[in-house]
Amino acid sequence: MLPAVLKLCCGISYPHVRSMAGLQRAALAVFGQEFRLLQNRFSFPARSSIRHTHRSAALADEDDVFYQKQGEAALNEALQIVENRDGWTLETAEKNGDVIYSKVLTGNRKVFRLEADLDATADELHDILFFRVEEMHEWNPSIRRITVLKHVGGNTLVTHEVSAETAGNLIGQRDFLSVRHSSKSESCVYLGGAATRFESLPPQPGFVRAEDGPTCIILQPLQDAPHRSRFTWLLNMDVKGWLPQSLVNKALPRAQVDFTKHLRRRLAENNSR
Ligand SMILES: CC(C)CCC[C@@H](C)[C@H]1CC[C@H]2[C@@H]3CC=C4C[C@@H](O)CC[C@]4(C)[C@H]3CC[C@]12C
Repeated sequence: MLPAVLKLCCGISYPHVRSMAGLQRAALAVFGQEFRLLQNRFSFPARSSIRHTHRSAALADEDDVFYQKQGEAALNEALQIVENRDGWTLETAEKNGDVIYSKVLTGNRKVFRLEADLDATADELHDILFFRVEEMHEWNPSIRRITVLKHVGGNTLVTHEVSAETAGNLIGQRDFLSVRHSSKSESCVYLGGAATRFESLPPQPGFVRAEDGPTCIILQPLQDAPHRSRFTWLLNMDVKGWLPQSLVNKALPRAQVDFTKHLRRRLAENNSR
């Protein structure tokens, strides 16, 4: 009941929100976030897992096939978005040559494509970004923790990702439940991902469950420098909650720039070891 009433209030005030000044909007955003957390608390936990305690092996295999297919589909969809060269606009160009392009997809979702050249081979990056994904919080302060919940074959994972608190905490902590899939062709490595479901991990109280994907990373050796790679990352994220779109559209490319900065530091450490 309470969430319904709050939702109604937010709905009524929406036209006013559009005409608000920045600071007021930010304050409202934080309120919205709180509201969302409250809502989570109301709808949690309810779900029982008793039904699943006597699962047969056949059912487990069915799950494996489901995640495998979902991972592959996410990668393919994301690659199609990246490979379609129409409609991208330059968002930022960093001094070091990194660029971010953005594009608005049908349904009004804004996605970001970062391109950066890194001092590592595609295999090294595959290792850091996929096989050792649970170590990511050690070198990336934007991430609180990543847990692999399930391995399917050698190339598909179900992961739970928790973002770190941000300075000022304007965008509150998010958690993601994703399927991650990797594939290799000739010399390129492709990493794909998308939001998924996992019975024993419904949205957590205190977190906003965001949705990642379909998203992908392409790791491609540079022709004139085989020990370096072109890193192409499609960020396609629904951060959920009640944040103003303008704030989100600024935070996302910034998150990409930060991610790349920390990844470079991680690689430099590797190279000096
Ligand atoms: C702006 C706020 C809400 C979010 C900031 C945190 C973002 C940048 C974090 C949270 C979870 C993170 C993802 C977690 C796991 C993976 C899988 C890995 O194979 C490539 C990187 C990738 C895809 C991360 C990219 C950065 C990421 C999306």
